[in-house]
Amino acid sequence: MTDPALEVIKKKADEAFNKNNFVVALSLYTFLSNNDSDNGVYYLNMSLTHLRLQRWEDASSNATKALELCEATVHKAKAYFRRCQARRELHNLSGANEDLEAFTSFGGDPKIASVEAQKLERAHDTTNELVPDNVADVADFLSEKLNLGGSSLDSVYEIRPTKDKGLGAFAVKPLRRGDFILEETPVFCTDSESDYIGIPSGSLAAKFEQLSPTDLSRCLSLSNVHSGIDIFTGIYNTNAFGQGGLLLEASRFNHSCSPNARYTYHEPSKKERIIALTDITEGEEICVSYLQSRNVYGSPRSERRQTLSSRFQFCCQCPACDDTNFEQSDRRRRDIRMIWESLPMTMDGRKALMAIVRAIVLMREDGYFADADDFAVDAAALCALCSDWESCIYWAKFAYENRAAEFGDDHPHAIRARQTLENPRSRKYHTQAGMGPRKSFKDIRLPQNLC
Ligand SMILES: C[S@@+](CC[C@H](N)C(=O)[O-])C[C@H]1O[C@@H](n2cnc3c(N)ncnc32)[C@H](O)[C@@H]1O
Repeated sequence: MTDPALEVIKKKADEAFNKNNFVVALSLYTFLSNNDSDNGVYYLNMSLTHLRLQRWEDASSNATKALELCEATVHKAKAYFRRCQARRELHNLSGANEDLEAFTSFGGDPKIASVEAQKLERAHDTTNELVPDNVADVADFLSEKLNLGGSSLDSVYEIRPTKDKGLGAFAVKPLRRGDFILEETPVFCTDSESDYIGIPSGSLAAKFEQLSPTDLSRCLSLSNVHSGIDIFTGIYNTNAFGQGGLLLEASRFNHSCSPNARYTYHEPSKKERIIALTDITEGEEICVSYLQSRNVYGSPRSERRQTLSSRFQFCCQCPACDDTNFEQSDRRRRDIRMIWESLPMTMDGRKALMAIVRAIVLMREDGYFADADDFAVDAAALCALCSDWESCIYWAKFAYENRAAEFGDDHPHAIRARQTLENPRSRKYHTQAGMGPRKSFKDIRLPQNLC
């Protein structure tokens, strides 16, 4: 069965062509021919588009391919005519004349044939000067013209091929924890987080249909690891970012279970952000985690691999998944999960705080530099419960500083943490503030190097 996405793409390709946006039209026709290679009409369309772009060699070879695939007389006539024009420009005049004859014999309009015959006559009379052809490979040509996977001049990263993960993002200068790597407006958002995967293909097709031909062609250049489902769903499921929807640049960042960056959606600006979690050296690959926090710091390799392979079809080889490290990493992550799950407010405060310290130390030992703020928020609440305001402020400060670094100072998570820090006694922020027995936890602190 033909993928219904192809129909939408064909409409957008024709729209781009009719608006003289030939580079985008070519990109879309090329995508169509790669995904429906027996359909000669796409080659006819590509041949005409190459003519408009003065790419004579490609115009000629696409017309030849159309002649192989098309059966209808009218398509054959068009293919001969396009190849005739290309051959004329390439100074293959005998070939051009043969094509013109074939055009007529397949029912081509005699008036058009006569105008072309005059052009061929003139071409005989002119010098042998060759009209230069742009011989760049179509993929290179399109990628240069469409700036696919590129980044702006002042960007702190570049997109380029990795050894074994397709394209990836690499730092072009040293970065510090908290540095912004990118902010990007999605090409479209889906309505809620639950649409992340399994969105009905009809409503997804409607989102793609609303895109401009240029945005559509950029979306189609994204990775698609899902065969057997329609193209739009495949692209969406390979690349979509939760609330952030579909993004063109952020989608090029690969995954690590010990990421050196994180992505987060900033609702007020409606932009997806990628922010450095660690210092990053120039040339280092920048990776984010595709898994939700709890599933990355709280799951062993086998669970993470299962999720990653079903959704993204790869087997992670990051430092936490590496064969030599993973058992130790799994022990740490299981412990962290146990601590997280054993953290209700009713638990003995002292024990809970010591467990939180241990969880944060384990996370850092395991090369996981996100989400310590969630533990610190619980720690602050525990201290507030027991009216230890000094300790409460200590943990609230840690939570705020980490949220500001990981999400940006203006992110609602960071703003909330700052308000808590400024008003630790308010029940608006710590609902059980002062309601427990008075205790002191001043002796329970993180090691100096983690603060
Ligand atoms: C959102 S895309 C990332 C960019 C992609 N590499 C590209 O060329 O456009 C997700 C796909 O990248 C590849 N990928 C991401 N992280 C990877 C990793 N750690 N190891 C192997 N492949 C990975 C997988 O094919 C995955 O389905």
